[in-house]
Amino acid sequence: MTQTANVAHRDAIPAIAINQLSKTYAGDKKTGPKKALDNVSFDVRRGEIFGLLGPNGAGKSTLINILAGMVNKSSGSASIWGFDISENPRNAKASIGIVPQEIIFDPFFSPKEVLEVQAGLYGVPKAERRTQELLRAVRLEDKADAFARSLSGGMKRRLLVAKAMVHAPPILVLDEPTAGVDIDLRKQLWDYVRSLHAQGVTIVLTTHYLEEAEELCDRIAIINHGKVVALKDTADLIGMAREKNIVLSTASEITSAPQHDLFDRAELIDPHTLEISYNKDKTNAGQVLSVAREAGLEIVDVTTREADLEDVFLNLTRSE
Ligand SMILES: Nc1ncnc2c1ncn2[C@@H]1O[C@H](COP(=O)(O)OP(=O)(O)OP(=O)(O)O)[C@@H](O)[C@H]1O
Repeated sequence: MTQTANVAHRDAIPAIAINQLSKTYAGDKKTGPKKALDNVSFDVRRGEIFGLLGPNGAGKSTLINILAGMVNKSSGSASIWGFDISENPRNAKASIGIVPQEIIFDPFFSPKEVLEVQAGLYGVPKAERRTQELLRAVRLEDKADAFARSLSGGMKRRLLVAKAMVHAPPILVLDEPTAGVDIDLRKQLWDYVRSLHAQGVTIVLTTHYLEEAEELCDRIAIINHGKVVALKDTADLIGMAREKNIVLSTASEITSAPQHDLFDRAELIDPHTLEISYNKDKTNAGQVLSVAREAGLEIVDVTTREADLEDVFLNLTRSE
Protein backbone atom coordinates (compact mmCIF):
# COMPACT_ATOMS: atom_id res chain seq x y z
CA MET A 1 0.00 0.00 0.00
CA THR A 2 1.30 3.47 -0.82
CA GLN A 3 1.76 6.04 1.89
CA THR A 4 -1.07 8.21 0.49
CA ALA A 5 -3.50 5.31 0.59
CA ASN A 6 -2.47 4.68 4.15
CA VAL A 7 -3.22 8.23 5.18
CA ALA A 8 -6.57 8.18 3.36
CA HIS A 9 -7.49 5.00 5.21
CA ARG A 10 -6.56 6.46 8.58
CA ASP A 11 -8.52 9.63 7.86
CA ALA A 12 -11.60 7.58 7.14
CA ILE A 13 -11.68 6.34 10.74
CA PRO A 14 -13.66 8.77 12.90
CA ALA A 15 -11.96 10.50 15.83
CA ILE A 16 -14.58 8.99 18.14
CA ALA A 17 -17.07 6.26 17.20
CA ILE A 18 -19.90 5.53 19.63
CA ASN A 19 -22.11 2.57 18.91
CA GLN A 20 -25.31 1.68 20.81
CA LEU A 21 -23.74 2.79 24.06
CA SER A 22 -25.84 2.38 27.21
CA LYS A 23 -25.14 2.97 30.87
CA THR A 24 -27.34 2.07 33.82
CA TYR A 25 -26.08 3.11 37.26
CA ALA A 26 -26.97 0.64 40.01
CA GLY A 27 -28.20 3.49 42.24
CA ASP A 28 -29.10 2.84 45.87
CA LYS A 29 -32.07 1.16 47.57
CA LYS A 30 -34.10 4.37 47.58
CA THR A 31 -33.53 5.54 44.00
CA GLY A 32 -33.09 2.17 42.24
CA PRO A 33 -31.19 1.78 38.96
CA LYS A 34 -30.80 4.83 36.75
CA LYS A 35 -30.45 4.64 32.98
CA ALA A 36 -28.11 7.52 32.16
CA LEU A 37 -27.35 6.59 28.52
CA ASP A 38 -29.83 4.78 26.31
CA ASN A 39 -28.49 3.29 23.08
CA VAL A 40 -26.41 6.25 21.99
CA SER A 41 -24.69 6.10 18.58
CA PHE A 42 -22.77 8.82 16.76
CA ASP A 43 -19.35 9.63 15.31
CA VAL A 44 -17.13 12.62 15.88
CA ARG A 45 -15.18 13.35 12.69
CA ARG A 46 -11.48 14.01 12.67
CA GLY A 47 -10.60 17.69 12.81
CA GLU A 48 -14.03 19.02 13.71
CA ILE A 49 -15.27 20.97 16.70
CA PHE A 50 -18.17 18.94 18.01
CA GLY A 51 -20.64 20.24 20.57
CA LEU A 52 -22.52 18.10 23.06
CA LEU A 53 -25.48 19.97 24.50
CA GLY A 54 -28.11 18.93 26.96
CA PRO A 55 -29.84 19.93 30.16
CA ASN A 56 -28.50 18.93 33.58
CA GLY A 57 -28.63 15.20 34.08
CA ALA A 58 -28.96 14.45 30.34
CA GLY A 59 -25.98 12.07 30.40
CA LYS A 60 -23.17 14.21 28.97
CA SER A 61 -20.73 13.63 31.82
CA THR A 62 -21.50 9.91 31.85
CA LEU A 63 -20.60 9.73 28.16
CA ILE A 64 -17.36 11.66 28.65
CA ASN A 65 -16.44 9.64 31.73
CA ILE A 66 -16.91 6.40 29.76
CA LEU A 67 -14.57 7.74 27.05
CA ALA A 68 -12.09 8.79 29.74
CA GLY A 69 -12.13 5.27 31.21
CA MET A 70 -13.55 6.51 34.52
CA VAL A 71 -17.01 4.93 34.22
CA ASN A 72 -17.72 1.44 32.87
CA LYS A 73 -20.31 1.16 30.11
CA SER A 74 -23.21 -1.29 30.54
CA SER A 75 -23.41 -2.24 26.85
CA GLY A 76 -22.47 -1.08 23.36
CA SER A 77 -19.03 0.05 22.26
CA ALA A 78 -16.89 3.11 21.72
CA SER A 79 -13.56 3.68 20.04
CA ILE A 80 -11.19 6.60 20.19
CA TRP A 81 -8.91 7.22 17.19
CA GLY A 82 -9.73 3.68 16.06
CA PHE A 83 -8.91 2.06 19.44
CA ASP A 84 -11.75 0.25 21.21
CA ILE A 85 -12.00 1.55 24.79
CA SER A 86 -12.45 -1.98 26.21
CA GLU A 87 -10.09 -3.93 23.97
CA ASN A 88 -7.33 -1.35 23.72
CA PRO A 89 -7.82 1.02 26.67
CA ARG A 90 -4.18 2.19 26.81
CA ASN A 91 -4.09 3.43 23.22
CA ALA A 92 -7.62 4.81 23.50
CA LYS A 93 -6.63 6.79 26.60
CA ALA A 94 -3.42 8.04 24.98
CA SER A 95 -5.47 9.47 22.10
CA ILE A 96 -7.66 11.72 24.21
CA GLY A 97 -7.15 14.59 26.63
CA ILE A 98 -10.00 15.39 28.99
CA VAL A 99 -10.61 18.71 30.72
CA PRO A 100 -12.93 17.78 33.59
CA GLN A 101 -15.79 19.85 34.99
CA GLU A 102 -14.40 19.89 38.50
CA ILE A 103 -11.21 21.73 39.33
CA ILE A 104 -9.09 19.53 41.57
CA PHE A 105 -5.39 20.25 42.14
CA ASP A 106 -3.02 19.53 44.95
CA PRO A 107 -2.92 23.06 46.42
CA PHE A 108 0.82 22.85 47.09
CA PHE A 109 1.81 21.89 43.54
CA SER A 110 2.92 24.59 41.14
CA PRO A 111 1.56 24.66 37.55
CA LYS A 112 4.96 23.41 36.37
CA GLU A 113 4.83 20.46 38.77
CA VAL A 114 1.20 19.68 37.86
CA LEU A 115 2.23 19.36 34.19
CA GLU A 116 5.42 17.41 34.93
CA VAL A 117 3.57 14.90 37.15
CA GLN A 118 0.86 14.45 34.51
CA ALA A 119 3.49 13.93 31.79
CA GLY A 120 5.10 11.30 34.02
CA LEU A 121 1.75 9.53 34.46
CA TYR A 122 1.38 9.36 30.67
CA GLY A 123 4.93 8.12 30.25
CA VAL A 124 6.06 11.14 28.22
CA PRO A 125 9.91 10.98 28.15
CA LYS A 126 11.64 14.00 29.75
CA ALA A 127 13.14 15.09 26.41
CA GLU A 128 9.69 15.24 24.81
CA ARG A 129 7.94 17.17 27.55
CA ARG A 130 6.42 20.50 26.56
CA THR A 131 5.85 22.00 29.98
CA GLN A 132 7.22 25.47 29.15
CA GLU A 133 5.44 25.60 25.78
CA LEU A 134 2.12 24.60 27.34
CA LEU A 135 2.45 27.14 30.15
CA ARG A 136 3.13 29.83 27.57
CA ALA A 137 0.15 28.73 25.45
CA VAL A 138 -2.26 29.07 28.39
CA ARG A 139 -0.53 32.27 29.59
CA LEU A 140 0.65 30.87 32.88
CA GLU A 141 4.35 31.28 32.24
CA ASP A 142 4.77 33.82 35.02
CA LYS A 143 2.86 31.55 37.43
CA ALA A 144 4.98 28.48 36.62
CA ASP A 145 6.30 28.18 40.17
CA ALA A 146 3.38 29.60 42.17
CA PHE A 147 1.27 27.35 44.42
CA ALA A 148 -1.79 26.11 42.50
CA ARG A 149 -3.99 27.35 45.37
CA SER A 150 -2.90 30.94 44.61
CA LEU A 151 -4.26 30.81 41.03
CA SER A 152 -7.57 32.43 40.10
CA GLY A 153 -10.47 30.26 38.90
CA GLY A 154 -9.75 31.16 35.28
CA MET A 155 -6.05 30.35 35.63
CA LYS A 156 -6.92 26.96 37.13
CA ARG A 157 -9.20 26.23 34.19
CA ARG A 158 -6.42 27.10 31.76
CA LEU A 159 -4.02 24.90 33.71
CA LEU A 160 -6.54 22.04 33.35
CA VAL A 161 -6.49 22.49 29.57
CA ALA A 162 -2.67 22.43 29.53
CA LYS A 163 -2.76 19.31 31.75
CA ALA A 164 -5.07 17.57 29.27
CA MET A 165 -2.60 18.31 26.46
CA VAL A 166 0.68 17.07 28.04
CA HIS A 167 0.68 13.86 26.00
CA ALA A 168 -0.23 15.76 22.79
CA PRO A 169 -3.45 13.81 22.14
CA PRO A 170 -5.19 14.25 18.76
CA ILE A 171 -8.54 14.77 20.57
CA LEU A 172 -9.33 17.26 23.33
CA VAL A 173 -12.59 16.97 25.27
CA LEU A 174 -13.74 19.91 27.38
CA ASP A 175 -16.54 19.24 29.87
CA GLU A 176 -18.27 22.58 30.53
CA PRO A 177 -14.95 24.42 30.56
CA THR A 178 -16.26 27.95 30.90
CA ALA A 179 -18.67 27.54 33.81
CA GLY A 180 -17.81 30.33 36.24
CA VAL A 181 -15.14 31.84 34.00
CA ASP A 182 -15.45 35.57 33.21
CA ILE A 183 -15.83 36.86 29.66
CA ASP A 184 -12.17 37.87 29.14
CA LEU A 185 -10.81 34.54 30.31
CA ARG A 186 -13.44 32.70 28.35
CA LYS A 187 -12.28 34.47 25.22
CA GLN A 188 -8.64 33.58 25.97
CA LEU A 189 -9.59 29.96 26.58
CA TRP A 190 -11.49 29.75 23.29
CA ASP A 191 -8.65 31.44 21.44
CA TYR A 192 -6.36 28.69 22.68
CA VAL A 193 -8.88 25.98 21.81
CA ARG A 194 -9.22 27.50 18.33
CA SER A 195 -5.44 27.51 17.88
CA LEU A 196 -5.29 23.83 18.88
CA HIS A 197 -8.06 23.15 16.39
CA ALA A 198 -6.11 25.03 13.70
CA GLN A 199 -3.21 22.69 14.42
CA GLY A 200 -5.50 19.75 13.63
CA VAL A 201 -6.72 18.76 17.12
CA THR A 202 -10.28 17.40 17.15
CA ILE A 203 -12.32 19.21 19.80
CA VAL A 204 -15.38 17.96 21.69
CA LEU A 205 -17.04 20.29 24.14
CA THR A 206 -20.06 20.25 26.37
CA THR A 207 -21.47 23.58 27.30
CA HIS A 208 -24.54 25.33 28.62
CA TYR A 209 -23.58 28.45 26.71
CA LEU A 210 -25.63 27.76 23.63
CA GLU A 211 -24.47 30.79 21.72
CA GLU A 212 -20.90 29.63 22.34
CA ALA A 213 -21.62 26.21 20.83
CA GLU A 214 -23.31 27.97 17.93
CA GLU A 215 -20.24 30.12 17.38
CA LEU A 216 -17.60 27.42 17.80
CA CYS A 217 -18.99 24.08 16.70
CA ASP A 218 -19.17 22.55 13.22
CA ARG A 219 -21.74 20.02 14.41
CA ILE A 220 -23.87 19.71 17.50
CA ALA A 221 -25.54 16.74 19.19
CA ILE A 222 -28.35 17.41 21.62
CA ILE A 223 -28.74 14.81 24.33
CA ASN A 224 -31.75 14.53 26.62
CA HIS A 225 -32.70 11.77 29.07
CA GLY A 226 -29.75 9.69 27.86
CA LYS A 227 -30.79 9.80 24.20
CA VAL A 228 -29.42 11.79 21.26
CA VAL A 229 -32.44 13.84 20.13
CA ALA A 230 -30.64 15.73 17.34
CA LEU A 231 -27.28 15.65 15.57
CA LYS A 232 -26.75 18.12 12.78
CA ASP A 233 -24.48 20.69 11.24
CA THR A 234 -24.85 23.76 13.42
CA ALA A 235 -26.59 25.79 10.68
CA ASP A 236 -29.11 22.99 9.99
CA LEU A 237 -29.84 22.56 13.66
CA ILE A 238 -30.63 26.24 14.01
CA GLY A 239 -32.93 25.92 10.99
CA MET A 240 -34.88 23.34 12.96
CA ALA A 241 -36.32 25.91 15.27
CA ARG A 242 -39.90 25.91 14.22
CA GLU A 243 -40.86 29.22 15.66
CA LYS A 244 -40.04 32.45 13.87
CA ASN A 245 -40.70 36.02 14.86
CA ILE A 246 -41.57 39.11 12.87
CA VAL A 247 -41.67 42.59 14.34
CA LEU A 248 -43.86 45.14 12.50
CA SER A 249 -43.79 48.90 12.92
CA THR A 250 -46.96 50.70 11.93
CA ALA A 251 -47.76 54.30 10.93
CA SER A 252 -50.90 54.57 13.03
CA GLU A 253 -51.49 53.40 16.56
CA ILE A 254 -52.58 49.76 17.03
CA THR A 255 -55.37 49.43 19.57
CA SER A 256 -55.30 45.65 19.92
CA ALA A 257 -53.10 42.90 18.54
CA PRO A 258 -54.83 41.14 15.62
CA GLN A 259 -55.34 37.40 16.11
CA HIS A 260 -55.29 34.78 13.35
CA ASP A 261 -55.08 31.00 13.00
CA LEU A 262 -51.71 31.34 11.24
CA PHE A 263 -50.19 33.15 14.24
CA ASP A 264 -48.87 31.31 17.25
CA ARG A 265 -48.85 34.61 19.13
CA ALA A 266 -49.31 38.31 18.41
CA GLU A 267 -48.26 40.81 21.05
CA LEU A 268 -48.11 44.59 21.21
CA ILE A 269 -44.64 45.76 22.24
CA ASP A 270 -45.75 49.39 22.12
CA PRO A 271 -48.65 51.19 20.32
CA HIS A 272 -46.69 51.22 17.05
CA THR A 273 -44.88 47.89 17.31
CA LEU A 274 -46.33 44.40 17.01
CA GLU A 275 -44.46 41.11 17.38
CA ILE A 276 -45.91 38.07 15.63
CA SER A 277 -44.62 34.53 16.22
CA TYR A 278 -45.45 31.83 13.72
CA ASN A 279 -44.58 28.23 12.96
CA LYS A 280 -42.45 28.14 9.84
CA ASP A 281 -43.83 24.70 8.93
CA LYS A 282 -47.34 26.21 8.79
CA THR A 283 -46.79 29.54 7.09
CA ASN A 284 -44.20 32.06 5.94
CA ALA A 285 -43.32 35.72 6.42
CA GLY A 286 -45.18 36.79 3.25
CA GLN A 287 -48.46 35.24 4.39
CA VAL A 288 -48.07 36.71 7.87
CA LEU A 289 -47.58 40.19 6.36
CA SER A 290 -50.64 39.79 4.09
CA VAL A 291 -52.79 38.82 7.06
CA ALA A 292 -51.49 41.83 9.03
CA ARG A 293 -52.32 44.18 6.11
CA GLU A 294 -55.79 42.65 5.73
CA ALA A 295 -56.33 43.40 9.41
CA GLY A 296 -55.86 47.08 8.50
CA LEU A 297 -52.31 47.62 9.68
CA GLU A 298 -50.27 50.22 7.81
CA ILE A 299 -46.84 48.60 7.95
CA VAL A 300 -43.82 50.92 7.66
CA ASP A 301 -41.03 48.59 8.76
CA VAL A 302 -40.44 44.85 9.21
CA THR A 303 -37.68 43.00 11.05
CA THR A 304 -37.29 39.27 11.55
CA ARG A 305 -35.33 37.43 14.19
CA GLU A 306 -33.36 34.35 13.19
CA ALA A 307 -33.84 31.42 15.52
CA ASP A 308 -30.86 30.78 17.76
CA LEU A 309 -29.79 27.54 19.30
CA GLU A 310 -31.73 28.30 22.47
CA ASP A 311 -34.97 28.10 20.46
CA VAL A 312 -33.99 24.77 18.92
CA PHE A 313 -32.90 23.41 22.24
CA LEU A 314 -36.15 24.41 23.95
CA ASN A 315 -38.27 23.00 21.13
CA LEU A 316 -36.46 19.68 21.21
CA THR A 317 -36.32 19.18 24.96
CA ARG A 318 -39.52 20.89 26.17
CA SER A 319 -41.89 18.02 25.43
CA GLU A 320 -39.71 15.24 26.86
N1 LIG B 1 -22.78 7.44 40.09
C1 LIG B 1 -24.08 7.58 39.81
N2 LIG B 1 -25.02 6.80 40.39
C2 LIG B 1 -26.33 6.92 40.10
N3 LIG B 1 -26.82 7.82 39.20
C3 LIG B 1 -25.95 8.62 38.58
C4 LIG B 1 -24.52 8.56 38.85
N4 LIG B 1 -23.91 9.48 38.07
C5 LIG B 1 -24.88 10.10 37.36
N5 LIG B 1 -26.09 9.60 37.66
C6 LIG B 1 -27.39 9.98 37.08
O1 LIG B 1 -27.32 9.75 35.68
C7 LIG B 1 -27.98 10.81 34.96
C8 LIG B 1 -26.99 11.45 33.98
O2 LIG B 1 -26.00 12.18 34.71
P1 LIG B 1 -24.79 12.97 34.03
O3 LIG B 1 -23.93 13.52 35.11
O4 LIG B 1 -24.17 12.11 33.01
O5 LIG B 1 -25.56 14.15 33.30
P2 LIG B 1 -25.01 15.49 32.65
O6 LIG B 1 -25.74 15.65 31.37
O7 LIG B 1 -23.54 15.47 32.60
O8 LIG B 1 -25.46 16.61 33.65
P3 LIG B 1 -24.65 17.90 34.16
O9 LIG B 1 -24.79 18.91 33.08
O10 LIG B 1 -25.43 18.27 35.40
O11 LIG B 1 -23.26 17.47 34.45
C9 LIG B 1 -28.51 11.75 36.02
O12 LIG B 1 -29.85 11.45 36.26
C10 LIG B 1 -27.67 11.47 37.23
O13 LIG B 1 -28.38 11.72 38.41
